Amino acid sequence: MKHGLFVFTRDLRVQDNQALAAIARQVDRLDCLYIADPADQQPGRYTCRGQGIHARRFLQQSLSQLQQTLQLFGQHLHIQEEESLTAVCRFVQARKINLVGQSAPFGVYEQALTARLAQKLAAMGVDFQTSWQHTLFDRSQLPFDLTDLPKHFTPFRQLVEPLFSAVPPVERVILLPPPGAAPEQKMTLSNAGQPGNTLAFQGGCQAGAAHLHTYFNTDAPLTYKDTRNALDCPQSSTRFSPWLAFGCLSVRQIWQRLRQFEQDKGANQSTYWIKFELLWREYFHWYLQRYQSQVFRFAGIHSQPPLTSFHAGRFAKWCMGNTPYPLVNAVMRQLNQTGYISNRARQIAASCWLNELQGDWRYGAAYFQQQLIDYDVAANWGNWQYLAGVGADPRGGRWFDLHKQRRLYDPQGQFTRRWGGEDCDPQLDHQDAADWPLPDADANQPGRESE
Ligand SMILES: Cc1cc2nc3c(=O)[nH]c(=O)nc-3n(C[C@H](O)[C@H](O)[C@H](O)COP(=O)(O)OP(=O)(O)OC[C@H]3O[C@@H](n4cnc5c(N)ncnc54)[C@H](O)[C@@H]3O)c2cc1C
Repeated sequence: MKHGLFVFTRDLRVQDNQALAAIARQVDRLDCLYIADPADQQPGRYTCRGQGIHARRFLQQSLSQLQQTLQLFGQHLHIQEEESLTAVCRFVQARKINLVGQSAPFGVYEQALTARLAQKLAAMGVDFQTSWQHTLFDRSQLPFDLTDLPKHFTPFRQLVEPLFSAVPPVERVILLPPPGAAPEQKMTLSNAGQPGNTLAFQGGCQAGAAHLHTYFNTDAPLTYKDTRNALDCPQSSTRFSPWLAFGCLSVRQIWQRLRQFEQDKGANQSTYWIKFELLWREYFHWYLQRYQSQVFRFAGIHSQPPLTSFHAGRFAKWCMGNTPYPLVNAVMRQLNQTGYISNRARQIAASCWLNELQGDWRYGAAYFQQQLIDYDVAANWGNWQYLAGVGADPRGGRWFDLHKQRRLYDPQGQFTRRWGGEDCDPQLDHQDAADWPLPDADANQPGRESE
């Protein structure tokens, strides 16, 4: 009797979960586990907390929908809040597991952790298998070696576009082996806030599938290219990113549904542009695999770091949405309140931090990492590098003229008003007596004698 364990990570779905299907095919009994490692809640090098509240709630909802979905297959989801390696090894030992499987991770830290897990399991005599499934294409399909990944997006796109019809089909899971013992108790995550919350997105594979269905049952995909830059309109872009980030939806499920839409309603520039944007995601995922920890370096993939620095006061103002730039304030307040901002809003806020506020791009990226509901290590750090001029941008960085952006995307000021962006400090930097003592004022302090 072969007893398997599948460890869910950023693949919180059953359908089109090839890593799950691969393990399920090989075992007689299967346990399913999710580990919420407290390390994810710890502050990072540039942040004062780990995963933000929006992403945490989305995760909690995703786990509860995964639990429900697994039950339909006669399965359970065990959830443990513990250091990952210890949790897996204890589970394996306690239940006499022979084979452990999980998705191959795409994050650098997660890859190092998985390598350590592989070593530990090997020492315990337990088989361990991973399957890569975060991208449209498999690595073997790429028409170049990863070390030759084009340095810019356009040549990458031109090389992979001929492969559009070769995107592997979605894997349908119909059966899962029976489970081992049921979880001792139903677990909910700590620090996930109240269940009835004001999230703009509902986490989970069922909610993701419903959104996929709803989006492609409207005509919104036919106008995507014209509407995608809107700052605050739910139908203006696909809004798949939170479900993609947690793996509640696979990118191939979206691709397949989009192709179906094109067959039914016709392809146009807008439906092509959704593919174009999914290729940006694809590019940054392979970019992370190619450049690994360089994606977090100040100089990025280049040799010269930018001429920016860290200004504590400016950073605090930017994070809180209290800069002299009302549009940026509105964006940052929307980010803080909802965890989601549009692509255009991300570019505007990032450009302000980099150019007007002259900030170190890594702090901006880390703040987005903390706040975004759809945080994806490859897309976030890749885009920040791009804008900061230390990544894949052939033009060496981007500056978005804030007046022009406001004229183009918020001409009536509705978005800015909605998020309270006008309510701000008109002055960027302040000096007070602590920084710049005033001799006269000091002289008048009681208890001080003049020389
Ligand atoms: C500074 C900055 C940080 C970002 N951080 C993230 C992040 O952490 N997670 C994330 O998913 N996206 C990130 N993006 C990319 C993009 O802004 C979001 O994917 C998009 O706004 C999500 O909304 P949507 O699903 O409606 O996108 P749509 O416009 O509908 O696009 C469809 C899908 O294509 C992909 N996509 C679109 N634009 C990009 C892009 N520029 N780079 C990579 N993939 C893209 C996403 O998977 C998205 O869901 C970032 C962009 C910038 C400029």
